[in-house]
Amino acid sequence: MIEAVGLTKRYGAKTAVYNLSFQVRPGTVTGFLGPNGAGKSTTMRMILGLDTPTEGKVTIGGLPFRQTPNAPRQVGALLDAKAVHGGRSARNHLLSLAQLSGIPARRVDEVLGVVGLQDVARKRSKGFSLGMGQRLGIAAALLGDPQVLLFDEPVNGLDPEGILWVRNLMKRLASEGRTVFVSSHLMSEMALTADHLIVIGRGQLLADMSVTDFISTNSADFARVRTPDGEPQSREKLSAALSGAGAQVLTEPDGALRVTGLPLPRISDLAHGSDVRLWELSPHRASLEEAYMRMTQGAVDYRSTVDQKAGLTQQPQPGFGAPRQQIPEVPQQGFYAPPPPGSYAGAPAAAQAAPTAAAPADPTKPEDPR
Ligand SMILES: Nc1ncnc2c1ncn2[C@@H]1O[C@H](COP(=O)(O)OP(=O)(O)OP(=O)(O)O)[C@@H](O)[C@H]1O
Repeated sequence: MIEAVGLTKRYGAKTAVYNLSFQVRPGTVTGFLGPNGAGKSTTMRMILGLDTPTEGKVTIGGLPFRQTPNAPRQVGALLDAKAVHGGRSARNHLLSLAQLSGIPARRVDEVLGVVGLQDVARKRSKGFSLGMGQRLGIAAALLGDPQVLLFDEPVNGLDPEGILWVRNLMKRLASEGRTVFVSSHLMSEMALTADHLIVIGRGQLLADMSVTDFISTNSADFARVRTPDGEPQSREKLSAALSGAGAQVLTEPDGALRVTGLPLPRISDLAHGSDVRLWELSPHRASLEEAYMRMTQGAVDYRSTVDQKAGLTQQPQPGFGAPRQQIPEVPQQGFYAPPPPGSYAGAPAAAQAAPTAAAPADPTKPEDPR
């Protein structure tokens, strides 16, 4: 089990993760969801001992990663599939990782088979597509046959067949009793892959619940109602009647009304009573992606100035939404200059060498120099 308690990480004045507490249990796939910049990679790096928490702690099986005996055989990770020596063949890359951790060479051929790279095993990885690189990173994570697996955005760059393969692999690994923690920014993908969800935004916990609970809490039913085009007065009249009867009414970009809170027959009766003809009256269910966007809407770092879902945005449900906790301001202590990319003196040797930690860290995100 992975357990984080009050986990906080600051980079100078930037708080990347704040007071995060959660558990990732064995035997299930736990999805780690959050928009870009939410703090997923930072959290994963702290779990793997590649970044040091500013406050709080995170353990795997009760111990911090750096104190885990024989870590490469206990914990496997895919952080950045591009962190591979491109001049080496896939097989040699895995062989060197295996040798560093005392893993027999035959295991290399086994994992190459598992990820479907056996035919290109002797080809240099710099010629690999993004998807092949992801498969190689997954192979590295599986090398030590670990009980705990972390995957940071594993479906990046994969085609639909590859996505299905990753989904089934995650499920299989969990069904074998392993702890599987997989990050993504795609709710739709996680809804199909994960049993449990941990959602963060701006480094803070937004939700920690089973996928089933997430679906039942967030998939509100609604009706789409369309009055004849070119009769805006009919639409206004109906909208007023529906609101008067207690419905929530929003106008969609195509002019249809999105009605929540009333059953379809009642909407039909109200239209009839208002003498309004209908061109459409259809039942719908809000997508999980929309529920997720609603939940994280206040916690998105980078957003287009044209909000295409603006017309559909509803108030977040109680208990969800943007982080309520106020992150304390951290005064800038002098000039903060990160070290040059690639300098990771602080990373533990075990983690750097670990076949399972396929990518020690993203060189574009230097470690806290303090
Ligand atoms: N080494 C670092 N120095 C300074 N800021 C950092 C560093 N690493 C991460 N950050 C910042 O911390 C925040 C969280 O980043 P992180 O990469 O953990 O998010 P993420 O959820 O993994 O995002 P993405 O999905 O885009 O990869 C971001 O604002 C990022 O710019």
